[in-house]
This record gives sequence, structure tokens and C-alpha cells, in this order.
Amino acid sequence: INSPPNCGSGSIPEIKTTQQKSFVKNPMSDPHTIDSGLLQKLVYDALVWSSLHGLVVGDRNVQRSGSIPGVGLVHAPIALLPYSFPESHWKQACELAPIFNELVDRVSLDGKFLQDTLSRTKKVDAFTSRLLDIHSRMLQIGKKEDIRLGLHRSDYMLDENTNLLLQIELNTISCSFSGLSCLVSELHRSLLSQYKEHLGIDFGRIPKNNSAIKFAEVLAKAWMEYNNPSAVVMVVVQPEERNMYDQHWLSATLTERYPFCITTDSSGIGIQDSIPWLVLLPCQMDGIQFHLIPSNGKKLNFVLINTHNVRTIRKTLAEIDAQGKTLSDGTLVVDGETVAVIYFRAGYAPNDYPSESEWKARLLMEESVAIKCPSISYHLTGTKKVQQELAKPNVLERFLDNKDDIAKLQACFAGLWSLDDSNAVKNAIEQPGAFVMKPQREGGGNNIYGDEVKETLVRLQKEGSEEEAAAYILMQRIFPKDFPTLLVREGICYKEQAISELGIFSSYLRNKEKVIVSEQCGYLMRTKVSSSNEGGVAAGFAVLDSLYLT
Ligand SMILES: N[C@H](CCC(=O)N[C@@H](CS)C(=O)NCCC(=O)O)C(=O)O
Ligand SMILES: [Mg+2]
Repeated sequence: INSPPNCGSGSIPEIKTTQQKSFVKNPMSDPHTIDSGLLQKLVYDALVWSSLHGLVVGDRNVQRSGSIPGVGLVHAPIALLPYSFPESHWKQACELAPIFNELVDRVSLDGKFLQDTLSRTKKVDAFTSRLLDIHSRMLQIGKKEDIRLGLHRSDYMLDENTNLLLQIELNTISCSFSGLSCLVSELHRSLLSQYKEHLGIDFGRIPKNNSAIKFAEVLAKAWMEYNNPSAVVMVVVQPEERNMYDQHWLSATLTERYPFCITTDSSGIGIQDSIPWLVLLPCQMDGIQFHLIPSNGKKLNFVLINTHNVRTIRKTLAEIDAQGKTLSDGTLVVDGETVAVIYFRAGYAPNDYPSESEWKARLLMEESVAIKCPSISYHLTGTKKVQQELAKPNVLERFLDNKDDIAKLQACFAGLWSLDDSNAVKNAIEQPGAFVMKPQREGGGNNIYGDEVKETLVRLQKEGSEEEAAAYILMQRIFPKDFPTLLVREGICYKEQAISELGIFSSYLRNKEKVIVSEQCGYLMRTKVSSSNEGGVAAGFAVLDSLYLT
């Protein structure tokens, strides 16, 4: 079906196919068999739903779409139907979330481990070197982060040969799509329930996805721990951001859903007394009277007063350098606003630091008492070199006590090697297709695949530059089963063979010895054409998908 036949009112979404028709009844196992009339209705309704529910991104063809909200919107690239995924592996991925949270926190506290692990990378990778300099400075001044906030996403693929769920990487900075991914799950649940008769698929098999609310909730709880009702959450953003709606979903949820209802009893206890059982309640409960009887039995009467909206401000690194300062007590003030929490959605890639101004801003924030998400230590803990080091025998044991937890993490580790491992390098030169070479970069589009792995390794050997070798790690390439899918991008539905990558969001909030939050917070399913090496939705290869448990 290459040219969309006209049918009744207006034009309908075009459907492109490169596959021969195959007759399989169950649309989930082969959505390419859905008849074209039904398919066009599904696509049309999915596009309407996405537009009405803010499942949108800035259109790369519209110049101002990354700077002016509401200008140049296009629906987010989506899979039309959810991706079938074994329930056992889904549960395994969810179970790993709090364990990885704990690992990140423990590793982040071992400054020497981070510096040593990255010491050779430091010599050849200027960006990582600058991050390490800031980290060293914090160690020198004995900076302590009593309140630690992590918003992570651990990405996995299901390896077809071994049927093992293997971790691609653990992202500890600027994890995208917690705002949009929950909408994709809602879209699919809505479509499957609306077309139940036609598709006969149980939408109940799509796990609830609370990624936006859960991330907003932990940002609100961190703000509460900072304990200054007039302070703000500052989102560090790039000057141009077509994924701004994914970010705005968090800010809007934070403001609309968590205007702080603080509790005060007749004696006027307020937020300043940080009542340990202080709770987050939707603001609609304003004015409700209630009482609590804590363990000491002394009944406390409360009335809910809706006193604070947790406000957010958006600033680029350059703006923070120009408008920010720290007071003598370490308070960070930017553009006149006291900052309680810094949520980085920029600062993870060299391009984010075009001048010294951006590095000054990063240092200013790190030195302040604002709660960083992530701190420089959390950021470094999420590098691929650290990932590779943690996969070595007897390293996890330095950070985790529970043997079962250690075994669970190791079970999801793919092969990871440094280029010092001559055996691994030899194998990679012989079978480059079975490996991926990764620099210490975030944001997609930086990895080396296929023959280029061989060429790069041979070049490095020839140059004998041990140095440059330290900029990369080698990783086992994971081959998930590919499957027929329907991708909808810019209003056009494509019938493709695709593979998928499951990202599990998790949040971690700790104040000194007290772990306030450590939980899985929904998921991101990214589906990409199996022929493309790189993933990445923002990079234009993958689409947002959801899960159908089988
Ligand atoms: N524009 C920035 C993008 C931030 C970003 O690239 N984050 C990395 C982890 S560091 C990531 O999550 N990549 C997967 C998302 C994809 O597939 O495109 C934002 O959205 O704030
Ligand atoms: Mg990443």
C-alpha cells in the first residue's frame, strides 16, 4: 500500500511497506497483517490522541521549535502497537532498579575509585578530564552531599541467542523521556481498548507506566528535604531543546500535582519542623482536617493548607554563569531565585560546554549546597568506563554486601572489556560484528560498530597509542530478536522489522543515613529499525514504544 487511497473526509495517514503481506491472525505477533482500512483508522486515532495528550516533540523542520513552546510541534515518533516482552524478564528488570540505585550511591562515595578508574581516560578525553577536575576539587574541599538525588535509567536488550536480559548501560544524567514514555503506554492502552473487537488484544497486559509522576514526586521530596518553601527546582537545559515537552511534563506535574500541602497542627508546627511523616498530598485536599497518632500516642490535629507550588525555572549553563552566585552559606541564587534542586537535562556532552562560561557554571553549582541531580560523582559513576570496571570480578563486592544482589547484577552484565585486554581486542579484530566500541559519551550517536571496530582497533595498535585506547571500552554486541512493527513518524506509518531496548527509570533520594526513596519509576521502550546500529529517539533512529507482557 504505497499511495493512500482517499476515503471520505480529508486525507488519511499514508502507509508505507517494504514487506510482503503475510497472513498471521494474531496482530501482536505480526501487525503487518492488520488490514489497511483498520490500520489507517488506528494510525489516525493514534495521531489525534498524541496531539491532544502532549505526546509531542519539536519538529526538526521548524526553526524555532526548540526554543519557543507551542511552535513547530509534531507528534512524537511512536510505535503503533506495544512491543511483546516476556513478563519474567520485565520483572527481572524492575527488580534490578533499587539494587543499581544502591550501587550508584556507594560507588559515588568512593572518590579514589572514580579517579583511579578514569585516570587514563583523563589523559585522552578532555571532556571527562574536565568533569574529573571538578570532582577532584570537591574531594579537596571535602564537599559532602548529605542529600543525594538520582533519577536514573537502566537500559537493557533481550539477547536472542542466550535469552538473557543484558544491560546496555546505566544512565545517571539527563535521562530522557520519563515525561513522554508514560503517555505512550496510555496511548496503547487506549487504542487496544478502543479496538478490542478488531484486535482482540488485552490492554491489561500493558504495565502501568508512572514515570512522569514518580520522577516529579521524588523531585518534590528532594525540594522538601531542602526545607525552604520559597526555593525553586532549576532545570539545566540546552539553548535549543526539541524534547522540551518531555521536560515540561515533569515541571508541570511538579507544579500542578505537588503544590505543597503542608501539615500544621493547632500548635502551628509547619514545614520548618520537617515532621518525619510529612506527606505529599494532591492539592485538592486543601483545608481537609485530619489527625495523626504517631507512635508516642500523642494525638496531633492537622489541617491541610495549600501553601506552596514547587516552582521550576529553566536555565542554560551560560545563563547560570551570568545570573548565578553562591552566598556565604553555599546557597545557590540564580536570577534572584534560591535553588533547592538542580535537575540536569544538559551538561552531559562536550557540546554543552562551548566555552569556559559553561564550565564555570557547572563548578558554581557543584560547590553550592543545592541538591544536584546528578552530583558530579553520580555523573562520573554513570560513565561507560566505570560500567566496564564494575563488571570485573570482585569489584561489586567492594560496594555491595548482599551476595544475591551482586549475583543479580552480574547476571545482566554483557561482556565488557578495556582495550588493555589483548585477548578481547584480538577477538574484536577477528569478529568486529560481535562487538561495540564505546567512547565515554552520552546522548547517543557516538558508538563504533561493525568493520569500523576492526579498523579503529588496528589503527590504535599501529599507532601503539596506549593512551587513546583508554578513551574506549569494548562491549559484547547484543542481538535482540527482530520483529515486524508499525512505526509512525511525521504522520506516516512504516511497516518495518525492528528491535527494542527497554529502559527502566528509577529514583533514589537519601538524606545522610536515611534512604527516603529508592524505587523503579516506570519504563521507556525504544524501538528502532533493526538495520540501524544507532538507537536514540532524539537522534531520529528510534521511536517511543510500550510493553505488552507475554
Ligand atoms: N535533549 C536531551 C537529551 C538528553 C539525552 O540524550 N539523554 C540520554 C542519556 S544521557 C538519553 O536518555 N538518551 C536516550 C534518549 C533517546 O533515545 O534519544 C533531553 O531530552 O533532555
Ligand atoms: Mg546513555
